[in-house]
Amino acid sequence: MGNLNKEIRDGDHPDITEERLKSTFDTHKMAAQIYNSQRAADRRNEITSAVLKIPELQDIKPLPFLSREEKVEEAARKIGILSEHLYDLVNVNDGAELYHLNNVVIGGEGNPLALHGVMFIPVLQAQATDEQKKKWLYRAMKREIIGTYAQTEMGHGSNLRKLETTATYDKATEEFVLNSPTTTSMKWWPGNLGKSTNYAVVVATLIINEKDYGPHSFMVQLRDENTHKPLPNIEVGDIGPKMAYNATDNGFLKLNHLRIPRTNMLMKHVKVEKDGTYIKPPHAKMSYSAMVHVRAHMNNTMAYFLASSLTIAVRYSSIRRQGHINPKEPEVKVLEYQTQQHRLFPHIARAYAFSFAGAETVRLYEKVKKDMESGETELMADLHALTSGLKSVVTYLTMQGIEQARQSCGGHGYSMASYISEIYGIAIGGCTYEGENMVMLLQLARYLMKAAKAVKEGKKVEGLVGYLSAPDNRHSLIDRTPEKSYDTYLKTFEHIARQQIFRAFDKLEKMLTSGLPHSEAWNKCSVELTRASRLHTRLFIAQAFARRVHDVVDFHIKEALDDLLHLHLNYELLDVASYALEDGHLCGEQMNFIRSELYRSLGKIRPNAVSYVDAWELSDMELRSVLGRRDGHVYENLYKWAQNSSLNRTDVLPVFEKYLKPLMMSARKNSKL
Ligand SMILES: CCCCCCCC/C=C\CCCCCCCCCCCCC/C=C/C(=O)SCCNC(=O)CCNC(=O)[C@H](O)C(C)(C)COP(=O)(O)OP(=O)(O)OC[C@H]1O[C@@H](n2cnc3c(N)ncnc32)[C@H](O)[C@@H]1OP(=O)(O)O
Ligand SMILES: Cc1cc2nc3c(=O)[nH]c(=O)nc-3n(C[C@H](O)[C@H](O)[C@H](O)COP(=O)(O)OP(=O)(O)OC[C@H]3O[C@@H](n4cnc5c(N)ncnc54)[C@H](O)[C@@H]3O)c2cc1C
Repeated sequence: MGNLNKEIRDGDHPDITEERLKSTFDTHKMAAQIYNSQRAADRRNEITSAVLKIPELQDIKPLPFLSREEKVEEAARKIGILSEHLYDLVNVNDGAELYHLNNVVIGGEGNPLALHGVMFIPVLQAQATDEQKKKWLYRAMKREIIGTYAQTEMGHGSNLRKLETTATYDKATEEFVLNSPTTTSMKWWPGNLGKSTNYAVVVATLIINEKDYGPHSFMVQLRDENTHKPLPNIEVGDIGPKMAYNATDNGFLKLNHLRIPRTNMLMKHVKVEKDGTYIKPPHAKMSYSAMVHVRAHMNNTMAYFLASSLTIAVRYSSIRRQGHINPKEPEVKVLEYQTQQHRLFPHIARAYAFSFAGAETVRLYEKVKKDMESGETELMADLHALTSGLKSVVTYLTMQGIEQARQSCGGHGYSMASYISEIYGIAIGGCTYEGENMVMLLQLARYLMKAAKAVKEGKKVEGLVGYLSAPDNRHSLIDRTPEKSYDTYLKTFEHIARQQIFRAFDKLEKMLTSGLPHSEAWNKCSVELTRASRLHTRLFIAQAFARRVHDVVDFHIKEALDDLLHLHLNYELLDVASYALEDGHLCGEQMNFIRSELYRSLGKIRPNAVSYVDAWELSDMELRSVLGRRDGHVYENLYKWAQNSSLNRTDVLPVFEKYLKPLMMSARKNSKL
């Protein structure tokens, strides 16, 4: 039958092998749950193996030792080589395969084609007419041109209605004049805009006959296709180093009365006729499709970042021995400490939960995308509400989990050898990009308030907010139901979300009734509103996790996922329990029950801890972490890793003669005086 944990190899550190031998489930079958099919899990491993056979695709040295220029060059070099091998390595129509290839070969720090793949192509697919697709999309797909999505400006990112870049229609010449009138109107942040791309979809405020029609998308050629020099009336460059993600050239762009043909406006859903007549799209926010595309996929990206950090932390915790639990026995693996388990295991459960919630979100996204092609827009509001809440909650919880993973590695976690700080830096960008988290929570809150209003008016609401109309128990029955029946847990989460949604609603109504203008009342309720959005979203995540466990057929996988779900529900409930204690839905005794279930869960997860993270099947090449090595041989490799430091090229640095020696000499002289 072979080992259930597929990572076991001869010569591995015995402490990590000991962990893997305890696995109660087949890690490759678990990978099929994480990546949504056995075929997808197989393909990931096949792609990794194929990449390992191509020497030019390996990192020239560990990425933390490269300068920013070297990182940019290295990513571009690899993209060039990948281009030659692409069709042998992946199915280019499969986004998951491309994403995996990117993670293995290049990693999360970015590459010249990142925004090209993540936003430029999707925006053309969704918003370009057939004619425009012929002109740009097919060239983009063949990588004859490289593009990005340039929306955010120095002065405005969140409030799209106030973008200062204008696209003014000139009927006489049938052109749009694109202009950045102020410093703050410069595009600022778009990925790969600085140096890599030669085209961009620029989002600008459309003006026809002096009337403002709001943000619209325009295709702009930025650079000459041969020389790559910026075209006339265009200033473009890199915005400088960031917290992380420094292989990417996030850029600025200033357009000086640049003229583009009328047909460069993306016109699948919205039109400007030759005479300047404006034809509205079927839904006002159809032009926001590229943002929704990324938000819908962010759960999986965040799950991946979180799982990467946890793989590093859990593997390391299984070989790191320090301190004693029983003084008569040898030092223990730090994974034995309950505090270490409590620090890491709930985040493992979250990574799984985000991945399952992500799969459901992508399914809904695909449906809405298909509907939109035929002008059907009914589900757009649901998708926008769901993705707004999830991107905010998932990025925030991912940030917490990665930082816990870092701290759980002690001092070595702080070294770039762990690579966790880079993963953290990349992941936390997600709290900001694609809509600042608070802003997006408030978007979801609008949807929730509408639903609450409908319920108050006696109407029945359905779908994602259906629970607002469903019967509610005054008291939770959480400690009075059979084991592995999670309905009472989910009912308690529903109760908490419902209470908070109506609390925010009542507060808002009261203020409105007192005569406060809507926007002021909204602002004064916004903390309560964001709380409602978070609780609603956390309920959705818990439900998605429970739905997945319910659907699993394989007994051992179901058992293992059930253990994680149990931990998840108890941990998350404790985290938000104050809401249920306030109105007596939960009592002190039930809190003790939840706590003891949580501690019991930690013990149950412990033997499988390494297998839960191994099941993500993240290769050493993609983890880029000395601490997270599959074989567990950390210490000798930490020493080897440090040899890459350029400071170690000589025994004595020039700074010694220049500064340190004079400093010490003069100190010595003075002390003799
Ligand atoms: C050689 C080949 C090699 C191949 C291999 C390599 C290939 C590489 C490929 C892939 C690699 C992948 C690597 C991935 C690595 C991942 C790591 C890093 C990735 C980094 C990527 C970062 C990219 C970031 C991009 C951006 O940030 S783009 C800019 C995003 N900006 C925003 O999100 C702005 C936020 N603001 C808004 O969205 C809006 O302003 C708003 C807040 C929604 C308000 O909009 P406004 O128009 O003002 O709305 P209102 O008029 O107030 O109306 C509100 C109303 O509208 C409804 N609404 C709003 N939006 C929508 C919507 N989208 N859909 C439906 N409805 C919407 C809203 O509900 C309200 O409705 P009601 O009035 O009914 O309540
Ligand atoms: C790594 C990275 C990559 C990016 N890539 C791209 C890209 O490729 N293309 C692109 O166009 N852009 C990109 N961006 C820009 C990004 O989309 C914006 O920075 C983001 O949408 C936030 O907007 P802002 O910077 O204007 O924040 P601000 O809105 O200025 O946020 C500042 C504070 O104000 C608060 N705030 C703002 N409005 C409200 C409100 N209505 N109610 C309550 N609070 C509010 C926020 O919550 C926040 O606390 C990227 C950003 C990053 C960090």
